Amino acid sequence: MTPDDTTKPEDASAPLLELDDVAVHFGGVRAVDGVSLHLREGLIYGILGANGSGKSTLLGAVTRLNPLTRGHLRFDGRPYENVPAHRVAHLGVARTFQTVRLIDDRSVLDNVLLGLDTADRSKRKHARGRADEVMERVGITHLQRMRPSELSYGMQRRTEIARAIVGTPRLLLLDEPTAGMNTEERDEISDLLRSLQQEGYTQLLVEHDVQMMVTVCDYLFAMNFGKLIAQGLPDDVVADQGVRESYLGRQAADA
Ligand SMILES: Nc1ncnc2c1ncn2[C@@H]1O[C@H](COP(=O)(O)OP(=O)(O)OP(=O)(O)O)[C@@H](O)[C@H]1O
Repeated sequence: MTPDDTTKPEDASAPLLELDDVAVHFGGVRAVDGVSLHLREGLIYGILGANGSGKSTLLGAVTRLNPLTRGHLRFDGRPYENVPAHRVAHLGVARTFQTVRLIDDRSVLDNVLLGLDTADRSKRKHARGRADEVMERVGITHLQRMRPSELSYGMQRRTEIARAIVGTPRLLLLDEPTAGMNTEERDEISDLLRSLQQEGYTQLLVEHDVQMMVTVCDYLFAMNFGKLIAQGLPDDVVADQGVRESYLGRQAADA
């Protein structure tokens, strides 16, 4: 499939997220350069691409951390390219980062509660109960009094996911959620993401583990030099000639 024949979702429901000709340039670096895509509610989407192809910058554009050079963003049909980054959580968008970003002089529980700092008062009122719920959900309840540095890397990543979902976002952006994990931990995170999908979380993942992306995602995008070069069903995207040449071939060559 090419971007042209799949930019519209197949059904008539409005996309949860729409990017229209989004570009983020850093001086002369065209990190993201004219990306248009639609995400439908309830699916898991993935972005594949070589190092430096613009994947994290695109997530930064969606969360408004990276100012747009041009283009438009819509969430649930409403434009939000002028909404400041600190208000994006209120729209229902949450994110984890490529490197673990937990506060080490606070407990795991406190780190999870930080995910509700910018939430509406109604959500904050039930903060402790909700934090208990999500810690149970991601399997870190028994670690809640510990400091992040006392946790394994896999458990730190789970803590980040708990912090991201504690505010019940509608869209969860995950930047390399299994980076640095062993196979067992990767499989566990894959299972966790799929079970979060059953609970209604729409997800957009950036990940270098192609096998995991094919297994977990319903739909893949591939980027190269800031542009979308393919999108479609995971098996089709990894079989795409351009994707193989720009990314998968390079991965094999680097192996
Ligand atoms: N704040 C910044 N200032 C200048 N250039 C940047 C900035 N952030 C990213 N870039 C550049 O933009 C390009 C895209 O980077 P980005 O991190 O989005 O790629 P990526 O696909 O996420 O890579 P990786 O897989 O290594 O994480 C790279 O050339 C990078 O050096």
